[in-house]
This record gives sequence, structure tokens and C-alpha cells, in this order.
Amino acid sequence: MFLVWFGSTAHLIISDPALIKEILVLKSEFFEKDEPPLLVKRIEGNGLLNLKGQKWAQHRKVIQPIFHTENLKVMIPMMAKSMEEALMKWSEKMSNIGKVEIEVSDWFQNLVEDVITRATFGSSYEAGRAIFQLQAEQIVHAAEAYHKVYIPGYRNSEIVVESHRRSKDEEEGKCELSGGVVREECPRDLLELMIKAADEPPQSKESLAVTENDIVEECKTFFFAGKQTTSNLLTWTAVLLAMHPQWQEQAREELGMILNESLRLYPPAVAIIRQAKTNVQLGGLHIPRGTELIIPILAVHHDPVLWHHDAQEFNPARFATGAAQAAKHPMAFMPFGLGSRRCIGQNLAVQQAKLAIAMILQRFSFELAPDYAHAPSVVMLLHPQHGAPLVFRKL
Ligand code: HEM
Repeated sequence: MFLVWFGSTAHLIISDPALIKEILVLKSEFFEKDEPPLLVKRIEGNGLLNLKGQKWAQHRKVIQPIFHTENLKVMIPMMAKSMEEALMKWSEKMSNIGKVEIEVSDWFQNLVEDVITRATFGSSYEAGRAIFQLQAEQIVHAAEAYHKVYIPGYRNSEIVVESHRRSKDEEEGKCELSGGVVREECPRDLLELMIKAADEPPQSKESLAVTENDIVEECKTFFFAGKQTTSNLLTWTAVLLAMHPQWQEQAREELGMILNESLRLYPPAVAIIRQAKTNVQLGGLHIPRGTELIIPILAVHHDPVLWHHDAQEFNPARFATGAAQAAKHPMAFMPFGLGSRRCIGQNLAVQQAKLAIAMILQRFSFELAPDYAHAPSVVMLLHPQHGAPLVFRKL
């Protein structure tokens, strides 16, 4: 446990998994996220990521089932189509010399953006794309200028929800769920699933309704929370496989442990922050109300006490018997957080990463480009400072 000062605020850094479990799981009701500034909410969406208290609990209850693997499976053909189209372009480029150099970090960002847009908006893809493009521009503007940004046209997102609702209503009858199984011909997307879930009558008088505006905010949150994180996972996994080509062969058989090892070494979200809502005991220490706590995911994932002498090495085999057994403490691996606020998009991110890497491995072998410079750097998330140029060859 360390105490660090950021400006005038003291932060406790907690890297012991037993204490992390107390904060995020066992005593989570005593800790909460900080209130984000209005500008942050506007950019990230005032959805799950930024909500607190009863409103967060209500949204989480409505949205969690949507990310169930059965719902996400239906999106695989659409994801594969995005990927297929993008990879065709590589094949065309390499027809003369048999190889092609791609800067994968930009490339994966575009791919993930396309897939998240399709997964969220489905048949309203074009309208959704326009909204997400505005959001992407807003993120860039906000990083450049530290003042309030308002982009005209942004409110159009509510119109998209309304027209999506209408077009889905028109299809009703064709799209019944049978025994909980979604029929293939039904265009299913996160927006449609959210509209359906929000339309369910509230279970109790205390339940707050999830409004159209709330749904818009959640869509913005998915885009913000899902785009860079998932594309960073894909980038680091591709870089690691380029550095260790012997694992490319094995990855064609079993990708799960390779993705886990990539998430351990290069967790896209490097830390989790909480604030004590009240005075609380933690591992024999008295933590006063208002104390800021940092859980340094990146440092925990590299701790040799937890991960043995080869903690810095790429060794997917450590996950051979599952994530809970990979380290000395079952809570030492937490790329998606832990407890009730753990990442809601985990299944979507892993499904997308498995599909994308598997489709690349089916067609190509790859290595680092001669000008690749290894420089992991944190700008909110963990990303390659000088990009990730890789050379791909047809199998
Ligand atoms: C590799 C990809 C991803 C990583 C590493 C990641 C990581 C995380 C982490 C560490 C948290 C917990 C934050 C905390 O406890 O303070 C989180 C929360 C969240 N993530 Fe992800 N995420 C990923 C992909 C996604 C995707 C694809 C989506 C949505 C489509 C998403 C949506 C969210 C949301 C909405 C939350 C807030 C959940 C809540 O507070 O109830 N994430 N993510």
C-alpha cells in the first residue's frame, strides 16, 4: 500500500489482491466512483460508466442480460462480414510481392469502430455511424482543447432511437424469441435489445424507468468504453504474436489463454479508481471518508510475487488451467475489473477479439516490421506510442 499525492489530493495505491477484493467485491457498498465533470459525461455518455447509486443499479439490471453470450453470438456473422471485407483489402494489396505492411493499431481502431457501430445500431447502421463519428470527433477535440464542446447534430441520436423503435415495431411478429433462443433472421442489435428491456414494466414502484435519453447515453458509453479498449487488446495481441511466432501456430488451436496473457501484460485499462463513501476499515487500516484509492491493474499484473519469476515474460501457458489458477491469488487477474461494476462489455470484447485474431491467423503469418519500436505508453489507456507496424504474409 502506498500513499501518493496528485496535486493537493492524496491517493492510496492498493496492490494487494486481498484488499482489492475487499474494495471491489466484499465491501463495494462503501466505495464509489468519483463524480465525473459535465464535459466528461458529455463525451463518454452519462451511462453505466459514469452513473452512481440507484440509477446505476437500475441501468445495470436492465443492460447486463443484453450482453449475455447467447445474444452476442447472433452478432458473429455481422462481425465476420466487417472483418472479411477489411481483410480482402490486405490480400489485394499483397498480390504482387506476397507481403504487406499494416499499421495495426489504427487499422484495429477502424475495425472495432465499425463492429461496435453495427453491434449497437444494426439496421440503423448509417445513422448510428454518423452519431459515433461526431462522438469520435468530440473525443479528439476535447483532448485538444480543455473547454466545453458542443457539437450541433448530436441530439439527432434520440431521433435514431425513435426511428429504430418504430422499424422494430413494424417487424414485430416476425421476430419472436423461441424458448429464449433468438432466430437467425431477426436483426438483433444492442439498441433493439435495450429498447425491449427498457419497455418491460418496472418490477417495483421504486424502480426508475430507463428513458429514451438514457438509452442514447448508454449507446455513447458503449462506443467510448468499447472502442479503444478492444482495439488496444487486438493490437497488443497481434504484437505479442508477431514477437513470438511459435505461438501463432498454437493460437490457431487455442486463443483464450493467449488473449488472457495479452490482457495481463498489456491491460488496456491500467487502473481503477474509487473513493471511500464513508469511514471504513480495510486490512486493519482506518480509511477516512473521501480517501481516493487507486487499484493499479498494470502493476498487479506484473508483480513477480503473484506471477512468479517470469512475470515479465509472455507465457500464455500460465493460463492453461484457467484464470483463477494462473497466479498465486485468484483475484490477481482483473483486466475487466471485479465485482458488481466489472466491465459489462467483456463478452463482446473477447468475442470480437477471438474472431478478429482467428480470421487473421487463418489467412496470414506475421512479424514485426523493421521500424517497429516497442513503447507501451499510457494516455488514459495503454497503447503503443509509435504505433504497431507489422508485416503480413499469405499462408
Ligand atoms: C478489452 C476490452 C475492454 C477492457 C479491457 C475493459 C475494461 C473495463 C474495466 C477495467 C472496467 C471497470 C471500471 C471500474 O471498475 O471502475 C470496465 C467497465 C465498463 N466497461 Fe469495459 N472494457 C473493455 C471493453 C468494453 C466494451 C466492448 C464495452 C461496451 C460495449 C464496455 C463497456 C463498459 C461499461 C459500460 C463499463 C461500466 C460498467 C459499470 O460501471 O457498471 N467495455 N471496463
